[in-house]
Amino acid sequence: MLDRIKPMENLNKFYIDGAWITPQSRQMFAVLNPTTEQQLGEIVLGNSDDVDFAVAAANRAFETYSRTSKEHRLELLENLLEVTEKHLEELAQAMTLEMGAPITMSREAQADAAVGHLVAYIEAFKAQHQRNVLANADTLLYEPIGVCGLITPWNWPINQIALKVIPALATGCTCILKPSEHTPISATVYAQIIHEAGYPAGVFNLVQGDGPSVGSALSCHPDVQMMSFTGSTRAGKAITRDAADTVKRVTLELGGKSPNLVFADCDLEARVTASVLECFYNTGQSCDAPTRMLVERSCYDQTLEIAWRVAMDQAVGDPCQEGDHIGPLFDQIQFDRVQALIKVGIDEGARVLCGGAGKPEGLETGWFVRPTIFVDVTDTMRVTREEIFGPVLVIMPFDDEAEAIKLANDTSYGLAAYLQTGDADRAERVAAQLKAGAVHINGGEFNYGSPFGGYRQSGNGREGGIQGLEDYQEIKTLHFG
Ligand SMILES: NC(=O)c1ccc[n+]([C@@H]2O[C@H](COP(=O)([O-])OP(=O)(O)OC[C@H]3O[C@@H](n4cnc5c(N)ncnc54)[C@H](O)[C@@H]3O)[C@@H](O)[C@H]2O)c1
Repeated sequence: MLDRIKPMENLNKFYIDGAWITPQSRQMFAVLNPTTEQQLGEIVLGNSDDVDFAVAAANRAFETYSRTSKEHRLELLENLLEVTEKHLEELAQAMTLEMGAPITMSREAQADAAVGHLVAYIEAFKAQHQRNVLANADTLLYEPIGVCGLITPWNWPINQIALKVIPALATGCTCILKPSEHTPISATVYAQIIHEAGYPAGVFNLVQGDGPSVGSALSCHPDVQMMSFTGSTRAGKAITRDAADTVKRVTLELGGKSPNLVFADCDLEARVTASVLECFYNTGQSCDAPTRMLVERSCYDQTLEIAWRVAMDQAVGDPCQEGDHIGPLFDQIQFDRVQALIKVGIDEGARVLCGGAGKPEGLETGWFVRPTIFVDVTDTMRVTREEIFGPVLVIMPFDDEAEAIKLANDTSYGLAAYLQTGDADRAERVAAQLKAGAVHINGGEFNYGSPFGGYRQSGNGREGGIQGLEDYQEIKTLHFG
């Protein structure tokens, strides 16, 4: 009989130096269920004393853990894989409760990421040479950078935790994780998984808290060598400023407003259907969602018909029920933000094809929103330029390939781009000109093990693959006499 993890028992504690401890701070924060709006529990928002305590533990552990062999760390990662697989259901249930991911997608995508990224990172770590001899006979050593501060958001909680914690542990770094204060339950489950996998005390530490307290204390800390952050561009800039005085490495995965170029020569019915569903997936709370659809004018009207049908069929409902419906937004803050931007779109003169402000009928409790499509938008409207982070799609026409590329790149972001065309030469030609860290062609999906990250204000650094490991490493050059 499997021992289930009971995260609520440790929700108001921090995992530091291998044990669940009572925090120094006494500031409490209510964790809410976005479906019922009821309180699930409380966490303590840590303070700088809690951060100092965790950093000291990570610093002590680094002395020995950083010198362990690659084989030893691979063995620990294999243990982690075995334990993670045992506890996937607890991870999935935690995310359904705390951020409203429908249970089917919570199992198949949100929790699955803990295993998918781990398997891919084990392969990347096996393939990486920690010692390389150059043609000039100098030797490069890849060494762990040190104590890492890891700050994650609420929208793909375990995906982001796995993308940061696993490369830190693989490369011999020690770390302090500060998950989003809105999704502390899945992070507590994950900490218990790491404990069960047998990691030495102090290698992984969990401090709950908000950005201005724990997040900033980590970013400023002189004994933290690197910050890895996923979240808004606003917070990414704040972390970069906080980290400047200690000149630590900062890697950022930020927001996006990803364009989706639809050419008339694609399989229009299939590609538009999939594109609309992808925009609404996770209730639109994905940084790389295809939120800006640019459509060749000759197939614009037909595209709107297909998009309308798909959006009208998009079910919204209780995330505890199995199925492919979408759930609520994660919090009242996000609900208010999405409602405000829908109103902005209407005021700016964008035409509402379907959806609009307010809640879907019958879902008055919970932060549910109506899947919404704005059409005939212009490039200067706020709904076209700003990340809405809800199930809101904007659609605009273009006349030729050059205009499509110009519109696609007319954004401060550059995380992902999407391309629908039946012409393979065009796909290569256009993809080469898009300023984005990933281009998805005709439904090509992200695969675990590939690097993920953005151009421009969508961030720097790459998570996943050997590139993801290198972010946590220093390169030392040996010059032999
Ligand atoms: N590029 C990616 O891989 C990726 C993935 C997921 C989410 N995101 C982005 O994240 C955003 C949504 O997440 P959010 O609303 O939680 O964003 P957020 O930036 O407010 O919060 C993210 C994390 O940063 C912390 N934080 C906030 N202010 C901070 C500060 N000043 N110093 C240190 N830490 C701070 C929060 O406590 C939380 O843990 C969206 O913009 C989305 O596009 C990007």
